[in-house]
Amino acid sequence: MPESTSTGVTAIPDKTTGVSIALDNVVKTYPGQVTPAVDQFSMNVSPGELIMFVGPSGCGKTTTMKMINRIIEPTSGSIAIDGRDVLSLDPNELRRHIGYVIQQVGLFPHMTIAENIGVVPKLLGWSKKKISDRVDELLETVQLDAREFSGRYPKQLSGGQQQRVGVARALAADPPVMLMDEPFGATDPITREKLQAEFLHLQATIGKTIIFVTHDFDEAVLLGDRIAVLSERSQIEQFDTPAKILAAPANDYVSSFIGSGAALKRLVLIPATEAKLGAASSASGTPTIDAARNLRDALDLLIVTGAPLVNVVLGDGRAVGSLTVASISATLGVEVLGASASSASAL
Ligand SMILES: Nc1ncnc2c1ncn2[C@@H]1O[C@H](COP(=O)(O)OP(=O)(O)OP(=O)(O)O)[C@@H](O)[C@H]1O
Repeated sequence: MPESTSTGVTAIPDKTTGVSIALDNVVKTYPGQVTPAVDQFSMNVSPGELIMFVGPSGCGKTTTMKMINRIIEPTSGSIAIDGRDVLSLDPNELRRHIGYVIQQVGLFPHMTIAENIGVVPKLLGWSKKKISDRVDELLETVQLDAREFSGRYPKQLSGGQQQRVGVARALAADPPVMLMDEPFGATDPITREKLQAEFLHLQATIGKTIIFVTHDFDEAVLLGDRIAVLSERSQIEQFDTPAKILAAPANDYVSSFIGSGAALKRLVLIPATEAKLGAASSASGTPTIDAARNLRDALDLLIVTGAPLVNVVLGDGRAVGSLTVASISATLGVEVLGASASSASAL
């Protein structure tokens, strides 16, 4: 049954996989300001796409994103989700159909983890049993043991665990759209990489339409189907796939945002098995990398271990071949032999 707004108008459809989002000439001028924070922003997002907004602090990323769930009201322009004008919907009803994850997590400190995840389902009138089943399912989805974590309070969790709960809470009512504002920004680099990998895996199965704001271009390359590189007033400097932006930045602004090593950054987009693999080594102590990982992971491993090659292995541990710096260079079409450990960590 589709949920209805207080005006009886169907809100966002009762779909669980992604729907389209269309922003048309959206403007936001904050009260008392002359210059708009977002100026004539237009973008069409296809169902199931993961769109990254990247740009410097203050360029208007968050303002643009928050207009989609009307935490911020646009000054002018139109926004449609699945063809429905969001400005004509009841804002509270709208927000129950859009998952929202923020850097500060925003878990309610006096509620248990289960209660935090169940907030929106409860508002939607789900039964206790349905909510509790859903909480267990979501905790498993974000790799937290339900028996261990359901009854805990947010302060009894690490930062990374809290972020996972934040993602679970946003997914609770299975919304077709998710808005994510620097969701992994406050975590240390190792936790962040883990959360990113888990999130990519999750999105492959749930197929939500996601707008994801980040400062970090490398995060955008790793996660995004398309990246919007934004400048002042949320102007779109380039909107394309990570591979195309890295291969052909539209202008100097985009180039400077990519920073050095555009070719090397492309490594994260290439699965380990896409390179020409050599014979697997049977030498003991040969480092291994899972076939699902990418060429950047393989290069990092080669540099960190100093080994001449890494074996690429399947889930059952069977080696399907090996990678060397030379084979990675050949796949990329760029010599990465000179890459030092420090330049690799800056990839
Ligand atoms: N409530 C507000 N009142 C007035 N100006 C605001 C308000 N919120 C944001 N701004 C201004 O609007 C511009 C865009 O801010 P916004 O938060 O959207 O940028 P951002 O790209 O998300 O930045 P960051 O990456 O630092 O979060 C900035 O110049 C900011 O100072």
